[in-house]
Amino acid sequence: MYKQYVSVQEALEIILAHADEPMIEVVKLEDCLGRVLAEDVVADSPIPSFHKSPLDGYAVRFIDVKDAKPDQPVTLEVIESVPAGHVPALEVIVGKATRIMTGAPLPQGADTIIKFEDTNVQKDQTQHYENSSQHVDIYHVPKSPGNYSHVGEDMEQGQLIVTKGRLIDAAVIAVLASFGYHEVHVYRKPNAIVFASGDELVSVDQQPSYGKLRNSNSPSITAQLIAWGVRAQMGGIVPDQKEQIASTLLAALDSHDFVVTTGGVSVGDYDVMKEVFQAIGAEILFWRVAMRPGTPMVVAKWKDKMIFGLSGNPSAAYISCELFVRAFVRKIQSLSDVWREPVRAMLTRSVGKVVGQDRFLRATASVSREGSLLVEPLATQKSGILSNLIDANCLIYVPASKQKIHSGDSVDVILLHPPTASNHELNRAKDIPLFGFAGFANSGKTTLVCKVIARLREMGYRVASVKHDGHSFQMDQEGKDTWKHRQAGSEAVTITSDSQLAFIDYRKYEREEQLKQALSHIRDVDIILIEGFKTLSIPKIYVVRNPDLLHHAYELPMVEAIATDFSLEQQKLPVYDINDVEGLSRYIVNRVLGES
Ligand SMILES: Nc1nc2c(c(=O)[nH]1)N[C@H]1C(S)=C(S)[C@@H](COP(=O)(O)OP(=O)(O)OC[C@H]3O[C@@H](n4cnc5c(N)ncnc54)[C@H](O)[C@@H]3O)O[C@H]1N2
Ligand code: MOO
Repeated sequence: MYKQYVSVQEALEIILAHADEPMIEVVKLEDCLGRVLAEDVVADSPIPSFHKSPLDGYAVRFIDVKDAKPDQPVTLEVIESVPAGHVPALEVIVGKATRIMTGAPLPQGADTIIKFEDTNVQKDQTQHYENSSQHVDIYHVPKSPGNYSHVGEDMEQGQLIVTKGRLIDAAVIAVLASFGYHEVHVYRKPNAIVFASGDELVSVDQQPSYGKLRNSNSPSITAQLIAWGVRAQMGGIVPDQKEQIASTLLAALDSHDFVVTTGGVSVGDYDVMKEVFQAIGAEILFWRVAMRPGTPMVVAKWKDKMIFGLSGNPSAAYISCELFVRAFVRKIQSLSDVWREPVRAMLTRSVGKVVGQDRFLRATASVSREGSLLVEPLATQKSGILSNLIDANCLIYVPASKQKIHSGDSVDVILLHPPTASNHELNRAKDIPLFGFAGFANSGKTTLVCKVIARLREMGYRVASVKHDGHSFQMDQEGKDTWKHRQAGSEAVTITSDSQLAFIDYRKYEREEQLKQALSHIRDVDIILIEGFKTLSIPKIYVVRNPDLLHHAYELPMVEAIATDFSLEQQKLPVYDINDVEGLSRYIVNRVLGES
């Protein structure tokens, strides 16, 4: 009996265990772009192979020119001119110089190149120096000799330059060309065919009648495979009819390294894919992965060929393909990083989780102006929804154990494409959860923050806080030593003792940079409470005691709850009494520390 409901990790391990070593073939250099290198490239000669000039100028002896200055030039006699590709005939001896072009070999005796801009030729320029006595004035010299390209400066003889398993791009091609690889050993491209199953499907060029739809999976899966280096072809639509699928598959398996199908892998009356795989003698490696989307996936092996039966739901098929088929495809091409390592990103919107399975949420990752990675889950996560794949450049991985992920959380993200630039402004320097209290003057937010700090302390949490002051506060005292440092011109004064440390930075920062700077000094606490900074994107409680200001709760970014002392009609946001320190503290703990 085959395995059912394997974990994501197990599914990956099983698939990779069946990914065989690739074969090697030889292709011409001009055909190797995008292929995978099957041999190590070791420098069989140094590059450059001769000392060469990196400038258009004069090759000289440093000792002759070292004292040259703009008002005291040194004059040398020019003995010859060497273009690139030509060999110098004469040695540079005392008082002589060779006119030299970029890329030309350094003449004997010379150890320094003076660029044209630092020289002045005294006579008419001529190509023939043997009988003329042309001179050059040198006005400026480098600090030391040796400003030419040395033998092996770029690549030393015997050095390993590119390792096998590397995807060949233009840079690798430059190296291959430099060492004379007019033919290159590469791993053979795997070939594959993609079928779609379902009586409801019509091909792309047809008009679907009621109840039917166009087959979008085959083109998209084929495109994914091609992008990963597979010679993939679309095998068309097969009806939900066992014998027909079986014969189609057998013919396809014969001439392809692996086969991908979509649809027919769930528990419906016409979900026949698994049975067909068994009927043609394939071994089912597993059926169903404990993840969403993409639960109903069946992976089988027929002789030495793999069959991936992906879900019919377009985004489930796309995501399973991105994760599992891609890993397989990379392994059989000997590429590394078969599984994209997740990176951490800050979630900008909370999401609840409806299933007790690992989830991969379609999302948009972006880099904030300060360089933090942010991630925004897309509005709908239904596996039948195709359109939001357009905006999904990443998947948020939410392990089965998490019930909800909250905005401000640090989450695992699998990047499918590079993140976009973001207009989000906050950069959290550390992974400590932040929670804010925002309000206008006299809202009572300081009193509330202090009570919450005290309560969180009682609950055993280590708390740090950051306060934004709308005015210019005074930390320094006139006449004290830190004040004297400041007066002397120090831009940031730090004072420490065995019991405390204070850092006073006198530079002006934009609002979000102020918070970033403040956060960069905090570590080893469980939570950081932020008072003020109401316009920044951090999860926050809006504190309000003036009904006229209530509307800001819905205008400021990331307000999650309201704390007030007046009674309110039904609100979209949860409302707490401003004195309900226990309730508010529990909310914060629950919310950002994931505990209750
Ligand atoms: N009783 C249950 N029903 C379902 C379960 C379950 O656990 N119990 N799982 C659901 C989940 S989750 C998924 S995902 C789907 C997967 O079903 P199949 O993989 O068998 O796929 P189909 O039923 O063939 O199709 C699903 C859906 O996708 C459309 N589709 C199919 N192929 C294509 C294509 N080539 N291009 C575009 N769209 C396609 C198809 O019309 C369906 O709407 O099962 C749930 N059911
Ligand atoms: O496993 Mo299915 O792909 O979520 O709908």
